[in-house]
Amino acid sequence: MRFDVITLFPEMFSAITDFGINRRALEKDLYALHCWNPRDFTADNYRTIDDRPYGGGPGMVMLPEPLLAAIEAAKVAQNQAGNLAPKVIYLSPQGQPLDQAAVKQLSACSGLVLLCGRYEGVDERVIKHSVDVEVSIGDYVLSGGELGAMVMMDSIIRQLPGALNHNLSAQQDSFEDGLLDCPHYTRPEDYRGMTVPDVLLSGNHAEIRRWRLKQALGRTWLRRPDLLDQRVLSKEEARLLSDFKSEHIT
Ligand SMILES: c1cc(-c2cnc[nH]2)ccn1
Repeated sequence: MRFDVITLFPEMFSAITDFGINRRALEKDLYALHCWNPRDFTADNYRTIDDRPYGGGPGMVMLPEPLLAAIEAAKVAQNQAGNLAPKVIYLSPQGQPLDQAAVKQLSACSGLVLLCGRYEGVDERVIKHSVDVEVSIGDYVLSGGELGAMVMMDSIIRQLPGALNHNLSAQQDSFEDGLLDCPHYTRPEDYRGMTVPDVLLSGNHAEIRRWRLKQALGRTWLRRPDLLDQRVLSKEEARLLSDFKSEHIT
């Protein structure tokens, strides 16, 4: 996976390249990241990248030319890396909500160009001319698209083969099977009088699997029933959820 990111603040991306799973994946060449600063694509001495909005109003809008030139440079680099049709994604509150299904689809791409806006956003002609899809990470306004891009990149990198020590853990992540995650425990067995569920100490892997699935189903029912609306339950899952509901004391 090659990420080409258009951003005024490339330094921000050390937040994912310098730590943990994403750092190890970068070192293992599971992905590459190249940042392109629109200021490097300006022609004036002040390296101007924004201007006042037509029609008036607060704030500034990012100029089309530096952005389109940066996107073109990124697409050429993608082409040279063998990705002939990289998807261009604009991170914006107007985008379609990012969910695990979209993350899995995007992780199958060989190259992505991520456009990060600042200020009031980018000139609409940039979107019309060069953006394939707008994506939102939530219904709130950020200071720019960079954090949205990093959230998207982090979730995609976890999907890349070899990124996680134990591939199974990616499948067991929350949302991987459309459910919230089950509770997790580690040592000590008794912490301030709070103990670990016996089943997790039993060594009975079949029972442990059933307990974890039941807890994931029950949590999803309690906290995010909307996710269950979209999910067909197996006979086992339906029975486990029914048991959870009958045992749940409101
Ligand atoms: C993605 C991007 C944004 C955003 C970009 N610029 C200001 N907010 C908000 C939510 N998801």
